[in-house]
Amino acid sequence: MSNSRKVVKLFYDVISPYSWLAFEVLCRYRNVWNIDLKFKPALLGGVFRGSGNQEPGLVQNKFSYMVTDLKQLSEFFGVPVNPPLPGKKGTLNMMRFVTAVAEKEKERGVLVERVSRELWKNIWSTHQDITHPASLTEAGLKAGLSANEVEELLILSKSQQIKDKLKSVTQEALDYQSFGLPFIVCHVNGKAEVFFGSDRFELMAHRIGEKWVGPHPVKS
Ligand SMILES: N[C@@H](CCC(=O)N[C@@H](CS)C(=O)NCC(=O)O)C(=O)O
Repeated sequence: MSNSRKVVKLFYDVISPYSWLAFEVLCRYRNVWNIDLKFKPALLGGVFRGSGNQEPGLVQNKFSYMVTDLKQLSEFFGVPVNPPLPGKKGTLNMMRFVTAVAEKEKERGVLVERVSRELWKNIWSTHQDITHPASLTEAGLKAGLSANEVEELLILSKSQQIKDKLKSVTQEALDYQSFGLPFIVCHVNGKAEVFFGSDRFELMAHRIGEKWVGPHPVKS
């Protein structure tokens, strides 16, 4: 059974609200579609640098559109994204922490899902000071890790192994010619097909031979 499941890789950064939407949708569809969902924590800044792209918020009209767009999408997707955007704050430490969680639990992906969600909530729902180191600890605890586990993961997140891993996952997205996030890679008949954004699920479903029924699927 697991061999026939199509591998779907989600490249994301918790600074990206559109990635949060894609993440929640894929988590909902994971048990509806015949897919093997792989979380790929990456660095949006690295994707922009490596592809020569720029932050979308730099264009004033685009920024204003995104604020309205995200409010509408929040309601439509049932994900509590609460703009405005959080200003210029890097997520390097956060994404290293998420990478450490992902590396520690390897294939399971249970904790990386919970930790990522808590970080998105911190940034995009409750607007916490994400530069404060305590915000990582708090997210880890809320995700169900013990204080010792969080401490261990914070140390691991500063290791060369994790710094290199985050770089290599970001590079993997760039190798697929990513220019932004969320970026989804599906393997269809042995060939990788890529989709940018949380608004490409209809097309993606069509390509992988599954049915898109909107952002709130109910398992029959
Ligand atoms: N239309 C896409 C937009 C996704 C998006 O704007 N992602 C941002 C990061 S939050 C990005 O990487 N933008 C790069 C670009 O638009 O070139 C969606 O609805 O998900």
